[in-house]
Amino acid sequence: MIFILVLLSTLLLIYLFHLLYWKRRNLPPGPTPLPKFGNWLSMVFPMPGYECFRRWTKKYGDVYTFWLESEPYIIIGSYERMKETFIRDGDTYVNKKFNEVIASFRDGQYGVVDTNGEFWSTHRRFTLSNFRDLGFGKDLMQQKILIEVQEIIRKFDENVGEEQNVPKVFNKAVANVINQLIFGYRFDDEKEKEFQKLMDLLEYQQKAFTSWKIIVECVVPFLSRFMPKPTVADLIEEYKTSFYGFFNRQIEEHRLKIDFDSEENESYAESYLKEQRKREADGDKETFSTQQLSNMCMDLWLAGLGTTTLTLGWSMAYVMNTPGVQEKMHEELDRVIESDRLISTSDKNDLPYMQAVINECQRCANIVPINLFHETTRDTVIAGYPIEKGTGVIAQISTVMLDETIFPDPYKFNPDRFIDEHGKLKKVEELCPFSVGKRQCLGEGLARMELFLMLANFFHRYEISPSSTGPPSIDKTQALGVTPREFDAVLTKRH
Ligand code: HEM
Repeated sequence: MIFILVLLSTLLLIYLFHLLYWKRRNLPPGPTPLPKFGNWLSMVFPMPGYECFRRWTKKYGDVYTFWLESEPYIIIGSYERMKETFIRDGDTYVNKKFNEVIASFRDGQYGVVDTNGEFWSTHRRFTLSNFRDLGFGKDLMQQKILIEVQEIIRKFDENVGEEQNVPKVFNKAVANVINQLIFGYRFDDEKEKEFQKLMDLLEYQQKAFTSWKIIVECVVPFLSRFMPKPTVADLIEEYKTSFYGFFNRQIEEHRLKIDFDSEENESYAESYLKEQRKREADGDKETFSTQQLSNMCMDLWLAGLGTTTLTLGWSMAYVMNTPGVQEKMHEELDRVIESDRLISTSDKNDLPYMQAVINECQRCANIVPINLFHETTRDTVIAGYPIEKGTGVIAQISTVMLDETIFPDPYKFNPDRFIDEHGKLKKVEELCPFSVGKRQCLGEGLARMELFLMLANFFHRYEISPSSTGPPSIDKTQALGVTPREFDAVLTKRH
């Protein structure tokens, strides 16, 4: 009996020695990891995790180790350090960490968000150059977005003076922009059913995958055997079938309609399918496969819709919760625009306060509490610590955007922090919602254009006031975190 006790105590000591000292001995210091969980529980208490990273940056400096289960991640917690690593030494930080669950969902390594090397760079380059041809950052893209702006106005005008669901209208507008780009059409009245099906799928996925049961199952997988259905595996299978089903149908419809001899392309899918045919004729059947196209569509659709609508929703919420901001925006818009005409990107430089409001909305919305997981492509040194090839590393942009040395009183929504003493827009490089380095957001140009055109035209046309239940909550410390708030508001026409 004593022998067993001594043996168990020794094993426990060896385990703790390994967990608390041995595996951490060469890494930058950081918070003590819990067995199995690592440090991620700190992100949940309180949500959405901003505070634990800010606390650790103050305690350990701008480079420290954060453990996710039993995997170490080096956190880069200041903009200066991001410049030194992700920007100046971009190639070392370009790769994404392999994720088994995602790979099993995709049936391999596909898409642009989760791939690496030549395959990733070919598809990133192809997508960006194709988006440019389709008008990205140019007048053509602006025209497409302005069609959606007019549609937003038409929808809102129907219910002026009454309580109405504001985020829902913006959501459809953003979905139309991204679907135009990928498949070349918008969801008009005829396509309403198709749009609704997609939205139901996204909503279901968001609710299902953020439930406590599923989070616990992901962290401690064996518990799924004792839990009620559906399990994580069931959910993934169901989601996979419906989502890929949508994209595959679209792709096959496109394939039948395309004029493969024409040089003109109306959508990303069309130019991809042409490139696929060209490469196949040259004997390359792998790089531009149909499965890759399906995954590219999913990446662009999901990355392009959720982020932008979330930012728009938070923008409304912050403005409604901060007295005086709307009045200042209205004063500038009336002075500069002078009529009820549509605002375009050529007005941007004359609207510094509007731009400052958008900057502050992105900073406060801070929609990525923990950034995507990268890994080092070679052995390197960060802040004097030797870091092996393949180590996880995260450019922690949410901490940078809440850095009180750059943004005093960081939780206060204050657009004036982006205005200089001459009333001009101040450039602050620490405002980095689209991240930094070689993996910086691929849709940044599109998102910036959408945010400006949609918000400037919205606030020019309307005054927004809370519904009878009050403005949407901007408290992210509760269960909802940064996830979208559903809210009604009352719009009053200004022109
Ligand atoms: C307000 C809107 C948006 C925000 C705040 C945002 C933010 C981000 C962030 C933080 C990343 C991670 C970068 C990293 O790995 O360090 C990212 C990547 C990405 N974003 Fe966005 N994004 C937005 C809109 C869009 C749009 C409209 C699109 C699509 C057209 C898009 C497509 C992507 C893609 C494909 C990636 C992965 C790029 C790669 O790994 O090479 N995003 N975005």
